[in-house]
Amino acid sequence: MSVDGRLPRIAFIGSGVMAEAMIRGLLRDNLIDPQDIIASGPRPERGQELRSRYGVRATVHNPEAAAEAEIVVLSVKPQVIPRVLPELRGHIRPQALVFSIAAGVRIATLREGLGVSAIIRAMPNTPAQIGQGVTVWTATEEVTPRQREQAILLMRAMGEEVYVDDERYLDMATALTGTGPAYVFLFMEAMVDAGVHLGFSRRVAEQLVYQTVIGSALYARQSGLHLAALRNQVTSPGGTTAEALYHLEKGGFRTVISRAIWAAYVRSRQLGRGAADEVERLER
Ligand SMILES: NC(=O)C1=CN([C@@H]2O[C@H](COP(=O)(O)OP(=O)(O)OC[C@H]3O[C@@H](n4cnc5c(N)ncnc54)[C@H](OP(=O)(O)O)[C@@H]3O)[C@@H](O)[C@H]2O)C=CC1
Ligand SMILES: O=C(O)[C@@H]1CCC=N1
Repeated sequence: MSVDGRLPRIAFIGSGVMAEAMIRGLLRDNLIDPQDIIASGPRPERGQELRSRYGVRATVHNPEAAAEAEIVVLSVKPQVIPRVLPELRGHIRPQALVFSIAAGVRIATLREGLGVSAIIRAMPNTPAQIGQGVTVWTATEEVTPRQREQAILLMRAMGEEVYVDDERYLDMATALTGTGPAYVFLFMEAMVDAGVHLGFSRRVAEQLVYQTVIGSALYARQSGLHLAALRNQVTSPGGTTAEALYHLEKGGFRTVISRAIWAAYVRSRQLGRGAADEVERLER
């Protein structure tokens, strides 16, 4: 942190959805001067968009952006990582922190490809857009206490942060929380459609479903009760809930969710292996 408790210069390598969520959070929490944020990406028009929206600096030259920063955020797609690493190698400052949010991409791959060792691998999620996300993260031994504090500030600007001491949890988090909002949105969409099927207007169905989901999540967290106990509270003998739950279970609801999350976990590991193999191939 700088002397006034704000963050040092940050470069975003890849300036898409997640980079923008972080930028918005950092500026909302007044953690950094916009001119200390450098957004890098291949399309100048995207840079211009971020420049005019947030007052940040923008470039199409990844190495230039990285060379100026104390924190280098890797926010490109995992498939792009193998191309970006050789470009950045030698341009990251020796005392800088690398903060990667790329799904699946392992710390060993980043260490090998960049030749640096102060690395945080993190998995945020899109509710970060409104500061309501959750980020699971781990750090290499070389990350200093000061860099950890800086990273925590960066992550808290997106919502909650949960530290894990083993990188294996990052692929699990990718499946559960990184990807999680998509499951919830699909579930909500299905509920809204069902509401329309029943006869509600879409607008009213959306209002009812949003508040049901928000209220249920807040109640579950605040009550501290087991989810099964909460479900039982809703389920009157011979009533409507029992009828609906019977059909959900018969349709394999839990198994489908479990299989989907397991498949996302396997995919995260595949992406990691793919990136590692590609980095090795490019180095040969
Ligand atoms: N979306 C999500 O819910 C989450 C995503 N992640 C991870 O975050 C990372 C970014 O995802 P997200 O923001 O959704 O993706 P986006 O596609 O929105 O952002 C990626 C950005 O990288 C840019 N880019 C492409 N090639 C390069 C390059 N060679 N150098 C610099 N920038 C480049 C793209 O530019 P252009 O558009 O011009 O191609 C794009 O703006 C991914 O690794 C993903 O796994 C992590 C948690 C949640
Ligand atoms: O779909 C993906 O690969 C990214 C990672 C987590 C959420 N979105």
